[in-house]
Amino acid sequence: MSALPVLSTAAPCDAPALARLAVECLRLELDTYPKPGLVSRIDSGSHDDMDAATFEASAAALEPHFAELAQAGAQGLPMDALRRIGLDAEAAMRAATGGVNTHRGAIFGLGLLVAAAGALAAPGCRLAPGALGFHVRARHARAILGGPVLLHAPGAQARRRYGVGGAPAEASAGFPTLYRVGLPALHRGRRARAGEEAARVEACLALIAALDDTNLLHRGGEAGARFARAEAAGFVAAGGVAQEDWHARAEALHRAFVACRLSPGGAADLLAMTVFVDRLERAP
Ligand SMILES: CC(C)(COP(=O)(O)OP(=O)(O)OC[C@H]1O[C@@H](n2cnc3c(N)ncnc32)[C@H](O[C@H]2O[C@H](COP(=O)(O)OP(=O)(O)OP(=O)(O)O)[C@@H](O)[C@H]2O)[C@@H]1O)[C@@H](O)C(=O)NCCC(=O)NCCS
Ligand SMILES: Nc1ncnc2[nH]cnc12
Repeated sequence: MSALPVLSTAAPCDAPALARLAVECLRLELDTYPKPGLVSRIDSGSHDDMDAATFEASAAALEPHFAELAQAGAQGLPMDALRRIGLDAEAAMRAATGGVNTHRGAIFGLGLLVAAAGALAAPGCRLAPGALGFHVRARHARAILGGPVLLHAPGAQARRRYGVGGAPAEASAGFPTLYRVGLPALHRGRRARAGEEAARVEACLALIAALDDTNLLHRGGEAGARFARAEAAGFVAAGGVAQEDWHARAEALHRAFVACRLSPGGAADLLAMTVFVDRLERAP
């Protein structure tokens, strides 16, 4: 008699379940506090045009579009088809928020990961470490980099002005910042035994320190982005959430970012994506 395979913790694999997981990850990002300059359930950070309710409305509106992306991934559809679904999702986001850009970066990056999960996930099994990012790079890198550029979008302008790759570069390379920085920081944060929210704070700060975030560049220029990255790196280097007073230190950083109107929206998106990948892949 042949041995049955040992199944690890059940991971979702059908399109509706993957979409629910994606939305749960957006909500967990919103739940996380303190995240410097970013919107949470506690306050609106550096933003006066959106709050937690705006993000809730946006996340809920995205669920059917994530399901469509998972289905498209399962059918092996190309980037053109994913882009059309992504643009519909952006329209749904704007309708739900009265025109505010809450999740455009997450629709793009998390959307690509949801499509990859639709293609790869199998009942009851976690994926191999790195599988989702590898799939996005292998299947879509060329189309992502060759895709249309929205000339007047603040992110696109920041990418041109400061010569950084932004969201398309991160996705086409298979999410290196997520895998090399976000996931290890989430696992390190868990080892500090301060709870799951603290682990997400550790991941968020590590991502801010590492990412060329076009939102920081757009709002704060090179000096603002440099300040944000150095402050976040200082928090991590000092021990992150393993420090006894980590919460007070992270709150002080939050206030400093708000005073300069800095908002690392790209790192916030990557935090949600990190949690998504952590749920679906085995730890390395
Ligand atoms: C491919 C696009 C998504 C590229 O868009 P864009 O040309 O704008 O380029 P980027 O800035 O590089 O990326 C867009 C958003 O991605 C987030 N982001 C920023 N840096 C990075 C990074 N290094 N890596 C990954 N992701 C990154 C970020 O999104 C978050 O911030 C937004 C909120 O910011 P906020 O400051 O409040 O608001 P703004 O409206 O920008 O202005 P102000 O209020 O300050 O005045 C929010 O979206 C967060 O999610 C970047 O903004 C796109 O062009 C595209 O093609 N989309 C089509 C859909 C598609 O192809 N989908 C594929 C399948 S799903
Ligand atoms: N919580 C948040 N605050 C501000 N911008 C964001 N973009 C994605 N999540 C965000």
